Amino acid sequence: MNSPVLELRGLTRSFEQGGVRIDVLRGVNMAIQPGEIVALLGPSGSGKSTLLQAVGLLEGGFGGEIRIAGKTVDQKDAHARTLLRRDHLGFVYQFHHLLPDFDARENVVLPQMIADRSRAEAESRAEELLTALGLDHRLTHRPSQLSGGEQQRVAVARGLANRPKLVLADEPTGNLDEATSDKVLAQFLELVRGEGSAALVATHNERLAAKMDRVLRLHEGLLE
Ligand SMILES: Nc1ncnc2c1ncn2[C@@H]1O[C@H](COP(=O)(O)OP(=O)(O)OP(=O)(O)O)[C@@H](O)[C@H]1O
Repeated sequence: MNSPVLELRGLTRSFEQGGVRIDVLRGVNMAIQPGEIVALLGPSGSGKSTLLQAVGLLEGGFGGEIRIAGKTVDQKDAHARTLLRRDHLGFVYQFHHLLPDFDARENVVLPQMIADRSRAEAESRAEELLTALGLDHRLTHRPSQLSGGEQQRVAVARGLANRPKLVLADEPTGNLDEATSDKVLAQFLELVRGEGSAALVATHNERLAAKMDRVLRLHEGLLE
């Protein structure tokens, strides 16, 4: 049997602010299986972004255990964290964070070049993903020349470019109007399913969460 793409055991995260300690995550357990799309639902301040940041391995500072693709994350080994992130994780944020001076295709090519793909391979993959998202006529547009929904679809393509086992998405359609958000989320889910990736998608929107395979509810740093 395949191991889960993500396992959390007793995940905690606290911050110090003005001498006061805030326990944001208070012992979260979860397992996500390959190909499973899971909503992380919770009100503002419940700790969704904090959880995704911990799982995204950009920083240490958590308690408990994170296992990605069967490997336990060693907080003290920044290089090992970088490799786990590069080899297994993809990211889609609420605000697209596309590079403004590069066109849509280049924004999807760059993370693949960082992962040592050839330019030809990276360009073909970028075009495949952007076409699947209905952006084949926007390949050479820069972010400022794209609508909000188009920018977010480029961000989705970028997040999937390296065929991650697990996509971490933090309110991926949070800055779009309702109709555009529904459309982009439907395309995102279809593409992730087609690629066979798993996803953990933070949202405060019940209606969007209901479109995923499973809903986990975060309340004051604990799963209900
Ligand atoms: N670096 C930090 N230092 C201090 N407190 C922090 C830090 N990051 C997050 N917090 C606190 O942790 C709590 C949870 O924040 P988090 O952003 O994870 O919530 P969220 O569920 O993602 O909310 P939203 O839906 O509004 O993005 C908040 O009270 C926030 O102020």
